[in-house]
Amino acid sequence: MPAPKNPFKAAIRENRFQLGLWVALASPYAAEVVAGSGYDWLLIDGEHAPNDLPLLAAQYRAIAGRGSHPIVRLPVGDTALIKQVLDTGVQTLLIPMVDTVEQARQLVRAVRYPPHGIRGVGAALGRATNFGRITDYLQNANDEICLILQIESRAGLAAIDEIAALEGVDGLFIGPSDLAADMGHLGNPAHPEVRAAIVDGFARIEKAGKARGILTLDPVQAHDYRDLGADFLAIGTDVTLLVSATERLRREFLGEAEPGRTESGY
Ligand SMILES: O=C(O)C(=O)C[C@H](O)[C@@H](O)CO
Repeated sequence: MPAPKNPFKAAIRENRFQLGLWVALASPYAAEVVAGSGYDWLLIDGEHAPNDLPLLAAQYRAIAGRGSHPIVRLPVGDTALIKQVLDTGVQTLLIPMVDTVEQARQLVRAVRYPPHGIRGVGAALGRATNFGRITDYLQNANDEICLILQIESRAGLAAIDEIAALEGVDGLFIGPSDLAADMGHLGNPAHPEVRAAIVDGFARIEKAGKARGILTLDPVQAHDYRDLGADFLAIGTDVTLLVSATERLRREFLGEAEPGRTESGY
């Protein structure tokens, strides 16, 4: 049996919308709780949550096979880290802060075995091959890897056509928070200039025939992004849901008014 089919990669290739949620509690137990909530994909955040490789792998195992496709975001697009995480069985990666086509080209090489890339061969040891029991994993591993790159700066937007055109890049995710910061609107991803940049970015990604991804914590913005053509859209995070639900429960029991919380620009 070769490398398992990647359902998320198939779905975005077939233009089937995928609804997702951010998982940042850095807990395999919490990840397993969320895995039953019916999302098409769950993003295990190795960039902004206190996750190391073993913890990322444990959350991946907690989610895999329970209906949601686990996607891992690494803290950085590091070739060695990519090698390690793919050996754990992860098949879909989100890589942050991609600003140039050279960076993107190197990331494509990092997720592929030779001759098409430089991924080190440790298949005999890794969970990806069921510890060597899947003897023909190498034959189709490249085909089932889904590589999503984050465009979240003015430099990334300037290079988006070249990056999106690269064979081996399956989708581009626009990071509104970091893009807003780079555009001079720190904490305000809803700024009209940021939205205009997202609209333009989505159009260029679509023109290249690749999938468009984004995240928002704002329900109105979520529908706006979907209307703008988001192919894979995250509409919340486990952390912010836990904060809001626990605070709301206490207020409601005590009959306290909803505070006038200014929307976080995250
Ligand atoms: O820039 C962004 O927005 C993202 O990449 C998503 C954030 O990193 C995520 O942590 C939510 O704030």
